[in-house]
Amino acid sequence: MLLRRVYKQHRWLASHVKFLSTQKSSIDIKVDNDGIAILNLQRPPVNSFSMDFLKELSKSLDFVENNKITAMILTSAFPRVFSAGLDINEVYKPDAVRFKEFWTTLQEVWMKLFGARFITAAAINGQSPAGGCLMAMSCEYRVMIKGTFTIGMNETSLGLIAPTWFMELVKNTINVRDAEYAFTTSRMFTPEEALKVRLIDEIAADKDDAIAKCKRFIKKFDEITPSARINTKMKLRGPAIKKLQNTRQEDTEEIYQLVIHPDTQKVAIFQLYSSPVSANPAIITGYDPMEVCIENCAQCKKMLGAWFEGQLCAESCIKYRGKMIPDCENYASISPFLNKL
Ligand SMILES: CCCCCCCC/C=C\CC(=O)SCCNC(=O)CCNC(=O)[C@H](O)C(C)(C)COP(=O)(O)OP(=O)(O)OC[C@H]1O[C@@H](n2cnc3c(N)ncnc32)[C@H](O)[C@@H]1OP(=O)(O)O
Repeated sequence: MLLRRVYKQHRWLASHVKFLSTQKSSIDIKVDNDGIAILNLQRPPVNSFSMDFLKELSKSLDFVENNKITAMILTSAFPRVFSAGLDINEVYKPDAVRFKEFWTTLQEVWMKLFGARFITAAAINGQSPAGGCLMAMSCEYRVMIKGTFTIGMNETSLGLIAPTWFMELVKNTINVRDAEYAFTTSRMFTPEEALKVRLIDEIAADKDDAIAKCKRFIKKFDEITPSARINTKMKLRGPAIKKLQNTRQEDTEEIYQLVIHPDTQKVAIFQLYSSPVSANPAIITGYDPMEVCIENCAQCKKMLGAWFEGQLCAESCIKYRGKMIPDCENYASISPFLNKL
């Protein structure tokens, strides 16, 4: 009787979700007959967290919670990237009010995901740097597919410091020494290395296998009293959530100050310039030699691909304050950044 009711509810959810997913959403939700919601993140090109995407993620988590779904698996609709973390557009030259709203939304989503009463798992089917790693780490179980993908905390390479609550989470998941080394050196782990330090729990052959392995983990809870599971999870995770709740404003202010620091902005502009130049009118107005220098590095990187050391070029712009601007068609000016492959 109970089982029939649960099955009927999930069939209703499945049709309801199909309706939701026709609304051109960045997250596709499907609930299977076992009552497991699969959230396929599909914000092109790399599932980076913009304010809108975070708000949608927040609504999706509410949907799972409010419909008494027992478990959720987070994965990506893209074949090579799970999530690229924060959307660099939210970080580059941020408006103070918007950035603070953005960060507050991010804190909220994290608390919802980390403190979810339903079971959470991540099927990591591609690259997972920084915020992508944090999203996976906030779940209870992580399966990553094998391949040339990496996962890790690369914030320092961007001139950023990961939020304290992210550091605590990693420190509580892998050992303190590995966490310190990984955070300070921006180390990115292959699936095998990540498994060795327990950053992930299993390696899968492909996305279907990763989802199947997540489901196998979720199935373990058929043998466990739901209230015992939930209360235990809350006892373990509650203190970290409370800590952030009590320090939200300081956390936001600290990150904002960090983000607007000139060094961080220089890295952000370089990251942005992997995208078409015309997409960033703020940069092409006004003449700042350092920005033009980095802009040209990005342009050369686009033209010359793997032959060109874009990061090295950007570092040189910063070091010489834009005094030597590379010209992609002038061999002499770009030769220091060409490699022999
Ligand atoms: C519950 C959620 C909680 C989240 C909490 C977050 C807490 C804060 C923690 C961390 C801070 C951060 O996340 S900082 C952001 C760090 N991210 C990165 O450094 C990733 C940078 N990107 C890459 O390394 C690569 O793009 C990739 C490995 C993700 C994919 O490589 P690939 O070669 O497949 O693709 P491209 O590099 O060519 O990129 C394709 C396309 O995507 C654009 N892109 C990439 N990353 C971002 C980004 N972070 N924001 C916006 N846009 C991004 C890139 O510019 C390309 O665009 P175009 O095709 O238009 O050129």
